[in-house]
Amino acid sequence: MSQLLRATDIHGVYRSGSAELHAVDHVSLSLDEGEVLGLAGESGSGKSTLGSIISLTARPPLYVDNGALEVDGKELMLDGSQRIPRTWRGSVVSMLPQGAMNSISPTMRVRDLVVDVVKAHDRSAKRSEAIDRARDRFETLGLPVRALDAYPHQLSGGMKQRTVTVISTLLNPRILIADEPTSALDVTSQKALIDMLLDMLEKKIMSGVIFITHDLPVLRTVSNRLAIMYRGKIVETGDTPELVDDPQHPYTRALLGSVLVPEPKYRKIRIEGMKGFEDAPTTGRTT
Ligand SMILES: Nc1ncnc2c1ncn2[C@@H]1O[C@H](COP(=O)(O)OP(=O)(O)OP(=O)(O)O)[C@@H](O)[C@H]1O
Repeated sequence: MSQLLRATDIHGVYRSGSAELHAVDHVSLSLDEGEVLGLAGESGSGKSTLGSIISLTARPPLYVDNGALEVDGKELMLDGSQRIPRTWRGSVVSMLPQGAMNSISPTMRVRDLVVDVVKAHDRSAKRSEAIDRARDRFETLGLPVRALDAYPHQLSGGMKQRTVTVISTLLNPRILIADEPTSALDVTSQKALIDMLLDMLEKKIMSGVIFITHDLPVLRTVSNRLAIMYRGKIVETGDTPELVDDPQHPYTRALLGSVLVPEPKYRKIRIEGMKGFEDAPTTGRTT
């Protein structure tokens, strides 16, 4: 696999008056073409801050003191010495922020949000073109096109999250950074979102994903590689199965050890398949 992203020596500090918090402390990471990199660590370890720096959405009080990104061989310094080209945000790197599905305006239909997102990157884009692009994308991914006419409250939580994910990738970014995209979802919706992300990667809607979560079982399913963050630093990276089976850093061991597993007597219990409607015995009850 060829390298898609190289982030080097990123240092991000929250500053307020004389107080400073070094939330991302000289971190480097890479992402290969077609890869899902899981970024894990406990709450407050700096995952979202790193995600916002790499997606070029860092705002005061967060300041990037140092760091560089290289995407497709093009380098961008993040320390303020270089202006961020308009084309990078959203079309090279796109961020799906934590809680995005709850921050959509309740009075906007999904299609109006689509138009806003496309126009924010291309003011000359026509409304009809933006909606057509979204309609094509929904069809390609097997999502119901009627969701475009809905208001956010008319969509289920899972559908809302899939919708914001599709909207945040309408510009075909090279890299998607998804911050806790599955945290507020039930397991069925989590699976649907993960399947959709993998389908999007296969269809090359984006070329790589950084998947941020503290949910290790989810990362085990979705990521090829893991990077473990602790107090602003990446303490260990590795291929997901190897890292999960044989963690080297004490913090990784502690993090993996903190995942709740069922007690031995429940571990082997499997729910038996339910009979289909046709073969189910009739109860004689009518509903
Ligand atoms: N706007 C802010 N101002 C000051 N400090 C902040 C701000 N946002 C985050 N921090 C601090 O930066 C550190 C890293 O936070 P960050 O949100 O990046 O961690 P995280 O690993 O993503 O955690 P979570 O999973 O809870 O979102 C924490 O100590 C947090 O309190």
